[in-house]
Amino acid sequence: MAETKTKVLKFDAEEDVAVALAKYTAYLSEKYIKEKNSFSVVLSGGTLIDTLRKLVEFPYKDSVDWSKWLIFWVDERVVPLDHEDSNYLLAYRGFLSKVPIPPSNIYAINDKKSPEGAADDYEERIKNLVEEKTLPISDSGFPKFDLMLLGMGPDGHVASLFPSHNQRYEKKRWVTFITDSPKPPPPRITFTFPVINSASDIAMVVTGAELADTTKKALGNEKHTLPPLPCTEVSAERELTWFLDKDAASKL
Ligand SMILES: O=C(O)[C@H](O)[C@@H](O)[C@H](O)[C@H](O)COP(=O)(O)O
Repeated sequence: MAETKTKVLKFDAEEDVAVALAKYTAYLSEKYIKEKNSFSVVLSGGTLIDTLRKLVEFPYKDSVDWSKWLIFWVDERVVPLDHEDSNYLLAYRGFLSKVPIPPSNIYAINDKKSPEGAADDYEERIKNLVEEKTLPISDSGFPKFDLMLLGMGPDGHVASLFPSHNQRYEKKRWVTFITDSPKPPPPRITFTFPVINSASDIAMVVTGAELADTTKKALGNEKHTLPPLPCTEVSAERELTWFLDKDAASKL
C-alpha cells in the first residue's frame, strides 16, 4: 500500500468550507465515474450534511451524474429511519431528497433490528455488493469505498468509534455496533477502522471553535495522547483531506 497523502486545507469561514467540499466531491464524482462507472459515497451524521449543502445547488445539481452514485453511512443511530435522530433522515432532508440518486442505490440500515442485528445485516449487504462486484475489495480484504465524508467529535471520535470503547480496535468485522455511545443516542452501528482506512479518498470535515483543541491534538506538533485519538488513526488509500474553517484551525 502506498503511503497515504494527507492534505490540510484551511478556510476563512464555514461557508468557504462548504463551497470547497462541494467542488471536491463533484471532482471526485467525475473522476471515479470515468474510471469505474460508479461513485460510492459514505456519509456521516452531525454537521456534515449541512456542510454538503452547496452540492445540491447550481452547478453541481445538474452537472453531477447522480445516477451513478451509491450511498452508505459510516455510522447510523439504531432508531427508525423516520426518527429525528436518524442519520438517514438527516441526509434525506438535507441532501438525498434534492438530487436524483436512484432509491435502490441508497443503502440505509435495517431499522427493524437490534444494534447487533443491524450491524450484521449491513455487513452482509455490503458483502453481497462485493460478491456481485458492485463494490471493489481492497488488497487487505475490506470493501473499498471511493469517498468517505467524516466528521470529528470533541473527544476525537470519528464514525461511532469512541476513544474509550473497544470497537475502535476491531480488526476483522466490517460493521460493528455500540449500545452505550457517549454521544446520544446510545445504540449505533459503525464501520470499523479497517473499512474506513480502505477507502480511496477521505474528507475530514471539521468546523467550529469547539473543535479547535481536538484539531490541535490531531494535527499539531504536540505528541499524540495515548491511546491515540480515533481521529488520528484515519488514513486513506489515496488521499486524506482535512477541511477546516478558521475557528477549528485557530489553535494550530
Ligand atoms: O452519527 C453521528 O453522530 C456522526 O456520524 C458522528 O460520527 C459525527 O460525524 C461526529 O460526532 C461529528 O459530529 P458534528 O459534525 O456534529 O460535530
